[in-house]
Amino acid sequence: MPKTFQVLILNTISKRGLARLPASYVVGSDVVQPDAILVRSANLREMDIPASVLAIGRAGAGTNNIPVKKLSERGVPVFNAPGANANAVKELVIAGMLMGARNLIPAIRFVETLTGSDEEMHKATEAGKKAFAGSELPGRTLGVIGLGAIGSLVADAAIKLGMNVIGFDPAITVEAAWRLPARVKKANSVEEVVKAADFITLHVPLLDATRNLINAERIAMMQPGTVLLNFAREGIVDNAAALAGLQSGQLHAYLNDFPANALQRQPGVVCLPHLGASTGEAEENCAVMVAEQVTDYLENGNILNAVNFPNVNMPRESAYRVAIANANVPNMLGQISTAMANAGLNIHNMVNKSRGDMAYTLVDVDSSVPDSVVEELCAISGVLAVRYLPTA
Ligand SMILES: NC(=O)C1=CN([C@@H]2O[C@H](COP(=O)(O)OP(=O)(O)OC[C@H]3O[C@@H](n4cnc5c(N)ncnc54)[C@H](O)[C@@H]3O)[C@@H](O)[C@H]2O)C=CC1
Ligand SMILES: O=C(O)CCC(=O)C(=O)O
Repeated sequence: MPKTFQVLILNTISKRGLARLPASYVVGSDVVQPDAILVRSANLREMDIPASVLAIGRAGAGTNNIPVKKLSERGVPVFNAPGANANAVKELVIAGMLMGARNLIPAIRFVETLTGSDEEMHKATEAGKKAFAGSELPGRTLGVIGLGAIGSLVADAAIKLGMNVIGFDPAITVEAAWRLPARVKKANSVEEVVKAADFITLHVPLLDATRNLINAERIAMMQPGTVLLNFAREGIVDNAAALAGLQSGQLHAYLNDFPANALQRQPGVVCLPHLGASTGEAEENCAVMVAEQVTDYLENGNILNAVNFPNVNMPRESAYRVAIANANVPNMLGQISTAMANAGLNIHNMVNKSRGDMAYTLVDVDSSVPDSVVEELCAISGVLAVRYLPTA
């Protein structure tokens, strides 16, 4: 009989992604005892996450809306969709650079004020347009802070538009480094980037270390007339400092995805309604990716793209599988295999991986696992969660 898991859906998750969940699952926004939650930007930090929850799927990149540390303590993986919306954000950043360089938003606002006959409007257009004359991108320098999935695509697109690019990322992954064009100049600090660039774009997660990454001190180091783009997260730019920078002329424009009271109707500010990932393609990519990852976890215990667990995949060769999340401390494997051996269980296959403080073990055995063994495993000090996943 196919298994039934219950999946709580928060936010609008693409139908194509939801269709990847097996038909036997109960899926909806009113599920009360969910085995998994699929979410986009809803704030799970303010929610009592039910004890029934085994996995969270974030249909997107950032997980700052999810209490990852607390969930790790419960042995619950938080999956995301790395790179699945990167192209959508990249395109919006390019649009943002063009909006900033060509003064498109103030120009549109100006046109909206025009009244009178067509002839009067034409006259006012020709008289007024000089206020919105802009500059072109080739030969200008783009500074990219954070060269992950999005930052590396933005850097590549900017090079193709004829720009110079300088980037900073102290923890760039090997895959992202491979994606970077050789022409991207590697900076050794945020300061080196902000001093060199005409346009600065941010593609880092919101962390304690990145809060107010762009502050008054760094804005003062910028070239006068810099265009600042924040399509990463609210909080990475100090809004008050950005407004002061616009007033002093250090900043020419501040384009971002995060409306706030202080930014409303401020000259030089363009706020979009968190649109970075809002394309049909990105929504579908993200939803498909997390739905597949969460399903494989619920059914087989395999882990791909959890932000708090190692990737672990073991093809199923036995019908009897136990999945154990545990603290990454000595002698866990010894205790796990002893509990199984004492119950006469023969281990067919086993994989154990760790990431930081978290370790995860999949054990396939040759015969059915009694409840007493699962209870014994749960009682081992340092074990956070145990799941028995038989297919028979
Ligand atoms: N506006 C929107 O709708 C969207 C916003 N985002 C935001 O963009 C962020 C980045 O997304 P991805 O590129 O997909 O993530 P990613 O994980 O692929 O890349 C982030 C990069 O930032 C780097 N980084 C971390 N701290 C840094 C620091 N202090 N200085 C410089 N680099 C640092 C990391 O090493 C990593 O390479 C997400 O965390 C999310 O907050 C992502 C998607 C859509
Ligand atoms: O789901 C969304 O629209 C938000 C996307 C986002 O901010 C992210 O993926 O980090």
